[in-house]
Amino acid sequence: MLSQNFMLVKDPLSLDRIRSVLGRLEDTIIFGLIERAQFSHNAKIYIPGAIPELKQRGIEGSWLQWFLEEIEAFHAKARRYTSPDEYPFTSNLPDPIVPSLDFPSILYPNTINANKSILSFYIRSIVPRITQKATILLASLKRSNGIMGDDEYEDDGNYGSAATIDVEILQAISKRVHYGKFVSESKFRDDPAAFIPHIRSRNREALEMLITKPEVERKLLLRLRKKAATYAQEFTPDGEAISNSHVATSAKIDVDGVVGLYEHHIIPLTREVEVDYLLQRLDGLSEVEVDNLAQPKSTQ
Ligand SMILES: O=C(O)C(=O)C[C@]1(C(=O)O)C=C[C@@H](O)C=C1
Repeated sequence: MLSQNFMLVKDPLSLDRIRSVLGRLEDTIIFGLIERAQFSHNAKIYIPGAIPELKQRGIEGSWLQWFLEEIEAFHAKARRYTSPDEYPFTSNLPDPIVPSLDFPSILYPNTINANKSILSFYIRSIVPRITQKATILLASLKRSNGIMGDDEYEDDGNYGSAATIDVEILQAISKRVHYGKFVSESKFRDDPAAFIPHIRSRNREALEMLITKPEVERKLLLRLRKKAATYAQEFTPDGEAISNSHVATSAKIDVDGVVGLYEHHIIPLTREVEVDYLLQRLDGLSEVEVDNLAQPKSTQ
């Protein structure tokens, strides 16, 4: 949890600080994906009712859903979701057993939670892609042992390990995407007058243009590719990295898959959160309060 940061840092809305948190979360996400890529797809764990033992106990959701509910219930008791950068995937969570920490209120009150979209693209696009290699490996092992049956190739039975890592990756992606709220608040406070007319006219495209920084995205994707290729390397017992020419075959993770996850899912969803947040940024303020906010900085 990053909660401490909010209590200790001098300027929690500095864009550099926020971007450095996003940079650290890249590492968490890449390492999580490397862990998950060891196991097969195990599609059953994402399908409600596919694990008979769960159904017998009256649990209707998928294995992953069950993991999320149990893990989040425990974390809620330890006040995880009282932190402004933590968003649960499940609802009806228990109250914390300890009082909430005294977080400074940085964000404007809002109801944005993008976890449904995160869960959906993670299950539909990310897991099948990053587990392809493990699936092929399992297929060849099964074939060499004379065990055939196409459907079994994608299932190694490691449901607990796979779901444990899935939860960790989902939480990291969720934190990353919801950090868009801090980015948005920072950009808004820097120049409210630029945003207010478009918030008032509910102009999503104009708001998206204002928050989008193509150069930041371009550099991020380059950095991510380098990080993923580096962390994906195998090392010899002597500590020598196996040469780059072999990375494609020996890599622990599909580097293009990691870049694609950011390019097609994480960054666009972060932008969406930023815009959604801005659209709620004036809710509850009077006309006079908004007009005051909209005054160009020099005249305030
Ligand atoms: O760093 C920013 O300014 C952000 O808004 C975050 C982010 C991202 O998701 O990494 C999203 C949109 C911008 O175009 C650039 C980067």
